[in-house]
This record gives sequence, C-alpha cells and structure tokens, in this order.
Amino acid sequence: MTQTVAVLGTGKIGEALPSGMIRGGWTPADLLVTARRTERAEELRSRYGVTPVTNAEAAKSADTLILTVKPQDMGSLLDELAPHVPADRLVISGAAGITTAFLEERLTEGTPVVRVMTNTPALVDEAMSVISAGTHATADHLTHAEEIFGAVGKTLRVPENQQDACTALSGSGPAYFFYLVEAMTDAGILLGLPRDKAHDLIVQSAIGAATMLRDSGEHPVKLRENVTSPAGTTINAIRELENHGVRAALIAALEAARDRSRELASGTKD
Ligand SMILES: NC(=O)C1=CN([C@@H]2O[C@H](COP(=O)(O)OP(=O)(O)OC[C@H]3O[C@@H](n4cnc5c(N)ncnc54)[C@H](OP(=O)(O)O)[C@@H]3O)[C@@H](O)[C@H]2O)C=CC1
Ligand SMILES: O=C(O)[C@@H]1CCC=N1
Repeated sequence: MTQTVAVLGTGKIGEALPSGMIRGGWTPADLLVTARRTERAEELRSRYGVTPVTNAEAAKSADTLILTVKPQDMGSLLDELAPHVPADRLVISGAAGITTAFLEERLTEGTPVVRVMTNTPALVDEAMSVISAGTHATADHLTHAEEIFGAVGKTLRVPENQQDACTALSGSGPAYFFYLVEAMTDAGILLGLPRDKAHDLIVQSAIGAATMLRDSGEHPVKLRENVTSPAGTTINAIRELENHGVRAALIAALEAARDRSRELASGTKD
C-alpha cells in the first residue's frame, strides 16, 4: 500500500528529508510539503516534484506527518493541526527538545507519536537520526520512522530520556566539527598558508580521520597515539590543547546544549 508522507515546515531539515527520501527511491508523488511562504513551496515543487499543500490538507490526507518547524513554532502548528489529524495518523516530530508528551497532549487521544533527532549530514545521506516512541507508537510505527530517516543516513533507537543528550551529541554535533575546521584553518593562516590550501588540508584530514574512526575498528585513543610520535610534533599540540582545557570545554559545551534542549521542552522558550 502506498504511504503518503507530509513534511510540515520545509526549512533546512524539512528540505533535506524529502530530497533524501527521493534519492532513496521514494516517489515524489507520495510526498507532500508545507511552507509558510508560497514561493518556498513552489521552489520545492520545481526542485523535487513534491506537492505543496496547506498544513490542514496535509493533516487530513497524509498517512505520516513529519513536523520540522522550530521548537518555538511547534505549539502553534499543533493548535492548527490538531482538529484535522485523525488518531490513526503517525505524527513524527523532528524538533529539538519537544517531547512526545508535548505532542500527545495537543493531539487526539491515542495518536501515535515518534520523536526523531536527525542532523544536517542528511543532505549527503550521512545523517545520524535517533528515534524514540511515544506512548501509542507501535513497533510498526518505529520501523516506518526508520524507513523514512534511513533514507538519509543511520538510525538508532534510544529511550526518550536520552534524546536531549543525543541532540547535544549528534543533532548539534556537525556544528562542532565545522567550528574545528574553521579554527584549524585560521591556524593555517597564522602559519603562513593560503586559506584555500589550509582549508583543503584540514578537510581531507577530517575525512581521513572520520573514515578511520568508522572503518578501522580502533579506539580513538589508539588512533591518536599512532599519530603522536615520541618527542615529535603532535604531542606539542596535544599539550596546548590540554593546557587550554579543550576537553573540559567540549564536555561543558555539550552539557550546555543538552540543557538547552531540555529548556526547549516547553516549546515556548525564545
Ligand atoms: N538545523 C539543524 O541542524 C537541525 C535542526 N533540527 C530541528 O529541526 C527543526 C527545523 O530546523 P531547521 O530546519 O534548522 O529550521 P528552519 O528555520 O530552517 O526551518 C523551519 C521551517 O518551518 C517553517 N514554518 C514555521 N512555522 C510553520 C508553519 N506553521 N507552517 C509551515 N511551515 C512553518 C519556517 O518557515 P519560514 O521560513 O517562513 O520561517 C521554516 O521554513 C527544528 O525543530 C530543529 O530543532 C534537528 C536536527 C538538526
Ligand atoms: O541548534 C539547534 O537547536 C538545532 C537542533 C540540533 C541542531 N540544530
């Protein structure tokens, strides 16, 4: 049976998902999208062949609704949708912090809800999406969510009480790597390299390191030790990283992201 999926709120994540689903073999005719601005909706229609509809039309006609608005917009979107969503629809939230209880309270009693935290590497089919079931979501609903998000990368089921931590690690995670590349490229400039060359050296080093982390089966400590020669160059850099508290800074940074995700749970915090 054909399953219609609607993506409501087509910003960065709300575009990455249907585009990845189409790359993964989904039929554009089975995908509906909603946007606040008509020109954005038309852009997606011309780019992917998906069908723009209103939020209410999506709620009435799609088998699965994926809500990819900002957490702060989730309350008003649910107020708009709730009267139109039959209780047999699967509702998936992709928003940071928003709990399945938040959705269940605003939807018809018994509506199956799934919470997913993905990340922007969905754009290149390398997303990490963590998935948790709400009260009424069945194994089939989780499998369906995995089929959808599996089109753009890896999926992992987690208990919902780990979602805020996962948001800090993988939801926000790409930003930390981009930040590192940016900072290391600045270091290259300081050391006298042209920016474009510094960028290429760092990006290829990042790709090589990421591939080794994924494919070698080695612990990251071992991989780092293999680079760190006695009385060599790397240990001098590592000493500076430790002197500047980079490890502690990362731990504090991810804790702050986790805390903000918890804070967003109300769906109203600016
Ligand atoms: N960016 C990221 O790396 C990640 C984001 N997320 C989560 O995904 C969600 C979306 O984030 P992101 O894509 O970055 O945000 P964007 O701001 O890019 O996208 C949100 C979109 O929702 C639209 N929107 C808001 N209200 C409505 C409405 N009532 N009806 C239809 N469309 C609406 C906005 O329209 P308009 O353009 O007119 O404002 C905007 O296009 C957030 O909840 C975020 O927590 C999850 C993982 C990673
Ligand atoms: O910064 C944010 O709130 C979103 C959620 C995870 C990544 N970006």
